[in-house]
Amino acid sequence: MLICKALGRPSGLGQLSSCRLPNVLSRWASTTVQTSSTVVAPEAAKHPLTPDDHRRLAFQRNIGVSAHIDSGKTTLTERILYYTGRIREIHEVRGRDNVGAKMDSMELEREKGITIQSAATFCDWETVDAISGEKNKYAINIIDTPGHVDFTIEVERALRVLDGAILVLCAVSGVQSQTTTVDRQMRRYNVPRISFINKMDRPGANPWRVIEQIRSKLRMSAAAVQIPIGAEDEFRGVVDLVHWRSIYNEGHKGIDVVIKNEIPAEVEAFAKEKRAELLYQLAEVDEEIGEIVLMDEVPTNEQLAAAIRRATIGLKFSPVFLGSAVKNTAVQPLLDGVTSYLPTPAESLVLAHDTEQPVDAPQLALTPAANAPLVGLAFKLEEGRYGQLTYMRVYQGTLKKANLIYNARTGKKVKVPRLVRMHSNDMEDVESIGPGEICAIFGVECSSGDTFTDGTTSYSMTSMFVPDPVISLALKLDGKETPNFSKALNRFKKEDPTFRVHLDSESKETIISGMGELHLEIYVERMRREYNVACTTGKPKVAFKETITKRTPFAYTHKKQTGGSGQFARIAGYIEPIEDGGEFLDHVVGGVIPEQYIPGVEKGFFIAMEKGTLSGNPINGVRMVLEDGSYHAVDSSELAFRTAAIGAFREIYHSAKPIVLEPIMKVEVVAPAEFQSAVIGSLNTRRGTIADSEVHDGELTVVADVPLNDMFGYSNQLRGCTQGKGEFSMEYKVHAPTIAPVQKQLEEEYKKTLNQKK
Ligand SMILES: Nc1nc2c(ncn2[C@@H]2O[C@H](COP(=O)(O)OP(=O)(O)OP(=O)(O)O)[C@@H](O)[C@H]2O)c(=O)[nH]1
Repeated sequence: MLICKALGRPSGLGQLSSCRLPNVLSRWASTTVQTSSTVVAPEAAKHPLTPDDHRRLAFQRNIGVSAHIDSGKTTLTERILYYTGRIREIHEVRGRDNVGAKMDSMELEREKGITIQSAATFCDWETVDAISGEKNKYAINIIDTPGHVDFTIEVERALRVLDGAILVLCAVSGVQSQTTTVDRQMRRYNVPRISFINKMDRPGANPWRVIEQIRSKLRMSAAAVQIPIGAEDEFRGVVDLVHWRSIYNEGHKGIDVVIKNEIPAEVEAFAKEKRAELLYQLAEVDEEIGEIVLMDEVPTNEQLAAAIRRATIGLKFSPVFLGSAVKNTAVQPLLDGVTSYLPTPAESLVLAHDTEQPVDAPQLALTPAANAPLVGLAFKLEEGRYGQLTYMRVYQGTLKKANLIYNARTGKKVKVPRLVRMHSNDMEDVESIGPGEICAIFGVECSSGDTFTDGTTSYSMTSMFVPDPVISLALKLDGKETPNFSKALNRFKKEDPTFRVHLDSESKETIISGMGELHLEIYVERMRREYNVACTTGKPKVAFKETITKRTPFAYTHKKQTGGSGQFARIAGYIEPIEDGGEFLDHVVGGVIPEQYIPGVEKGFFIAMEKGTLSGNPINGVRMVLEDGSYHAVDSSELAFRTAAIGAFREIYHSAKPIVLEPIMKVEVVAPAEFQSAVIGSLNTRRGTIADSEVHDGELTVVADVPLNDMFGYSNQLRGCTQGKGEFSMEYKVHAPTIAPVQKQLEEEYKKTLNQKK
């Protein structure tokens, strides 16, 4: 039995009994599971999965490759493409051949040797079943995601639409700060993962320490399903602990996989020890294996493989694979691991909301039947050589070329002019795409996160988690005003929800904000290269926010008499702090303010929220409740009520005890242990709160919460105090109240800019 990635009570969706299926399928006969707060989409009963659906889905995998920066994701994916026959030659990241990795298709990515955009690619992988000897061909969609925290939305996007993932770790560095972030994201979307400890060829490679870290730092039960044969330079293959055999790579770039049934004598005892450890770990999370171990029996290889699969898909366990991507060793067994242990699209619980039902109605579990009504999610937009490209995951039904599809958000219908399978920046035209698959369509106007249907249902998929921007930059055009400027900014905004643009009403400057300096720097550079727009940027500024701390009533009259018709609006109510965002509630009774003017009050409230009068930063976490007011038969208008709301808000804002919030970053520093006091000292001088400090094998890891405002220039300071041996990474944690002196300084600076304008 298979367990769905969203755990809960089993439902009767697995309709396998009526069809004959290949061995591999019947062994994994699936039971899809729903939670108590979901119901199955009504079409599931009308369109049960057919034997064809089962066959197709069983051999389909949608996986992501995620990790801390520089762990070797792109290098690994390049090997996967080579071994699956998608590319004829391997090109290295920052390779001497200057071609760059296939998946890093953007010029900037190749130059910098980092992945910026996640790329989707499709490949086939043929396996020989270790138990039955049966050959099976799997279709795998892979998304290579960036490791840099500034591009975190790309990781979010990918995980949203994937069924499983490979978490890549470095055999020397182990669990790093970004690994923890990726782990959190995988948990948020219930994505089961297998772990791949890469760089086994590096001096100091220690997979056992890394596995310990997965258990202790990520709090995930994990055990190796392989042990290495040879270490570091001598690393030449792995022992497969599940099927008890050894696996080596031979031929050009390790293309030939040589499987031997005997285990090298020098590692046999160790292999037995590690197989016992695997069993022990599984017994903790899997009942069937638990019972076998309790009875002092030995499970069959088949039972062991099935238990690993169950526990992995049940999010209780991560099987650990070992290898070296750069040395072309043990990548193919990892691919076998993807097909063996990661879920099929039928095993993922995918939820949608019926927009015709109340917001709090139970979510619907979609069914991956090819003949059910279409539901697909546009998860990524890209401006390609041939126009706008929209990446879509089809969850239910079939997407066909030339068919009409409906955007659930806008209600607009569009024709699908061209449908392709993506292979990084190359593509293959196809006529139709079934449920569980990922494709791209051309020429469809939409925003990232939009749901598409065939118009017969009113389903909408839930949206992604979008973090707040932490840094902003003022942009000034170098040359003359050009339409390309706004064109570029609009496109970037549509592509990337973490990239924001606004015009500062006082300075008249265009301000861009995002997740970090590199994030914004990339967009400025793309603007120059792709749109021929050169800009000068101001100094990066921390994205502060303001909020209020006290419930405060308002009563405000806006009255103006200028020649002809005047303006009149009176409103009363209160504002109060809330956790996040802005909220407007209309509690007016008896029509004291006619209905048509209420939207004006709401608009005015949100305009006022754009800029606080304390420090000039956006306001967050306020609810406005409108309770009373009055109007004038001739002089009232929506505009008058909008102006009244702005006036009311600004008048009482200071009485509501506003404060400034600043982004706090989770900073992780890694350095040789001898620099412990210097590193902790450096974080203390930057108002850091140390959350964790650990020394392991002579290496110090310190985790601290530090205001972003105090992080400028930290890399130089760290270099200086660790003789260049310290490294750090940071990610956004939360916006929190800043200290009084910083708030005072911001207030004064803002007053100065206002005075200069007078
Ligand atoms: N020794 C060793 N080096 C490796 C291995 N795999 C990758 N590398 C090197 O590690 C560096 C980073 O590799 P990438 O594949 O760019 O890593 P990435 O995780 O995709 O990096 P980002 O996309 O920037 O997050 C490159 O210099 C690779 O050559 C490996 O198995 N062994």
